[in-house]
Amino acid sequence: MMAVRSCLGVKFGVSGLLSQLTSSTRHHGSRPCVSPILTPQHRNTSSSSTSSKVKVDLDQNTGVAVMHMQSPPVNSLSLDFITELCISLEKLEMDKGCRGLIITSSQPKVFSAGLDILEMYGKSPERCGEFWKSVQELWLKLYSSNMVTIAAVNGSSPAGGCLMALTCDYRIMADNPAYSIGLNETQLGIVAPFWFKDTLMNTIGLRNSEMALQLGLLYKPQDALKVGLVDQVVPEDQVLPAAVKSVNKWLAVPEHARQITKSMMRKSTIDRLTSNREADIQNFVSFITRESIQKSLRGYMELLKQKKA
Ligand SMILES: CCCCC/C=C\C/C=C\C=C\CC(=O)SCCNC(=O)CCNC(=O)[C@H](O)C(C)(C)COP(=O)(O)OP(=O)(O)OC[C@H]1O[C@@H](n2cnc3c(N)ncnc32)[C@H](O)[C@@H]1OP(=O)(O)O
Repeated sequence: MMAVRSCLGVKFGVSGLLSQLTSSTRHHGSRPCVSPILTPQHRNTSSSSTSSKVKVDLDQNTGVAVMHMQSPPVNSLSLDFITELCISLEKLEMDKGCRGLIITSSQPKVFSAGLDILEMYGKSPERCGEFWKSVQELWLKLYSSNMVTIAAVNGSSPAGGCLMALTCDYRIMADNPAYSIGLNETQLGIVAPFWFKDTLMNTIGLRNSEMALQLGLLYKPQDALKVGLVDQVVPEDQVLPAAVKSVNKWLAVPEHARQITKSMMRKSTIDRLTSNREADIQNFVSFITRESIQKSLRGYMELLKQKKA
């Protein structure tokens, strides 16, 4: 996408604005607009692509893709899964026919369990570094996406799962009190890095973030709604239809204006990570490989197992 500064440097007079507006009815940013008049060959055009952990259904009529996360049992973000997500996102971002993306889960009761704890436990520093680089990559791809992104949160979404939802433009969560969402890292004895914190703060503000992060709060859907962590709570079977409705509302806005605005709102947060990626990886590796942190992770995994027994 064109850099924000150069975009903002363009001065729109009335005629400039008008031409921007008329061109927006033809083109949405660099993507062609989908004609509202459907010709026979345009009807019911959809494509589906599936890798082992990610299924994408793209409706070429509407330009909306639904990305189903299907990494059993709980969509925990392993290096392999993250790599597949990044590849799918890259393809959609390049696809001029795709303007909106809904992310949801195919796993029952869970949107995503966050980062795969097994990727952070008992692994070499090199492997931890590779893993963290992929986490950064996923965040960057999602947070800077030109597409309208909607998280259809149809299950629990702790830590990295919550972060994924937070990168989207809009979050809709299933109204089921058995589900929760939040950045609960401190509960595992680990620390959410600055860009997790920034993403949360950009969404729910400083005071709410202070409490949410220090206490490692996991919010029930109605509480998440109150604090602004999610934007809408709907009956479980309405999550996807509500996401489709929302994405269409967002897509009705002239695309280049929306994209520039999104970029302007997120640029400083994105720049902060892009200019510190290597240091952030080193920080993560030295933090996560500490004996005390490894011990906390081991204890947490045991707790998860005990919960089942
Ligand atoms: C100052 C310097 C700072 C530098 C920065 C440093 C560090 C930052 C580091 C890390 C940041 C990490 C962010 C994260 O995302 S950590 C992951 C946090 N995730 C969780 O806490 C979620 C844990 N899981 C759950 O709460 C439940 O599983 C869940 C509610 C998601 C689902 O419950 P359900 O009852 O349906 O399923 P379970 O029986 O609990 O789980 C099934 C199965 O899956 C395993 N599992 C669950 N979550 C994870 C996970 N995140 N990773 C790996 N494996 C997971 C669980 O153990 C069960 O396994 P099994 O018993 O069937 O073998």
